Amino acid sequence: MADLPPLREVIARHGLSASKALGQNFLFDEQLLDRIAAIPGDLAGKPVLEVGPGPGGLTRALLRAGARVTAIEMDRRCLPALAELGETFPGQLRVVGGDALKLDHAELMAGEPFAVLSNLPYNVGTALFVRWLGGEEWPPQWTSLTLMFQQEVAQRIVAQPGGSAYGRLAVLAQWRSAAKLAMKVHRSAFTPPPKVMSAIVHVEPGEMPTGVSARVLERLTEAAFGQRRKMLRQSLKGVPGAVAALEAIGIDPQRRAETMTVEEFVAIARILTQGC
Ligand SMILES: C[S@@+](CC[C@H](N)C(=O)[O-])C[C@H]1O[C@@H](n2cnc3c(N)ncnc32)[C@H](O)[C@@H]1O
Repeated sequence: MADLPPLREVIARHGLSASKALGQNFLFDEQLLDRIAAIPGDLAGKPVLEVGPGPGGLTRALLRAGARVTAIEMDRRCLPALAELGETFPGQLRVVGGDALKLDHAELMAGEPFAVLSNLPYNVGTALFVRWLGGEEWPPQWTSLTLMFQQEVAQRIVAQPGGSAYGRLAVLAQWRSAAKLAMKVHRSAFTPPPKVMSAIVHVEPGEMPTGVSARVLERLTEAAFGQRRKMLRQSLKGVPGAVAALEAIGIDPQRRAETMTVEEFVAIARILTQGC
């Protein structure tokens, strides 16, 4: 096993004080980082995309697990520390300096299937999550997503119908994927500690339901949850054919969006897709 300097020492030596503007909260507990890297299963020899490695805490855990890591980091101050880490694991780490929101991940991974692991600021993490789970192409090139979120967002992703946490994110994450809450992470595990608790969500792609357009389902859930307190017959008024589709499959139009199962949304989207 490679002998690595403690992360705190790496940070001090490279002058990597956490930047608030870049949403930097670092993890130093190597045992915790090894447990996070183990969530997707055996990564030995497998390609992994890590977004936002910072000084490389999770990166070193992934490298220890034998993964072949491509890491995208937009804070150029972190690049020398990451390059140093790469020297300890020859041929296993490629560092890309840049904004993950602006890069084509499939192209970066040269067409190979890859696992994604990431601990990102809330806004960037959610934007990438929506991008990875959206789109008509399925199965995706990624084989799993293992992502840190603030706990409240993680709960929205795995939420079941019937509560206020259930909404567009849950439908997006569950209609053709399996999403689970893999680990809660206490705020004190981070330096500096964020105000809220965090949790890691693990998502694996599943079967694409036949005859359903992702874009149509997206439009439907946007309308339904955009006015979530209203009855569906009201909130879906702006989606042509949606209220008729509800009635065609025996769904009471007086119900509200948060009572609808993912399967019910998919069934309506299937009818609307046929009408496109
Ligand atoms: C919360 S820190 C986590 C650092 C490290 N992974 C850890 O767990 O200790 C998030 C990292 O993502 C980087 N980052 C933020 N936005 C990014 C973006 N759009 N593209 C790439 N990296 C980004 C930040 O510079 C920072 O290093």
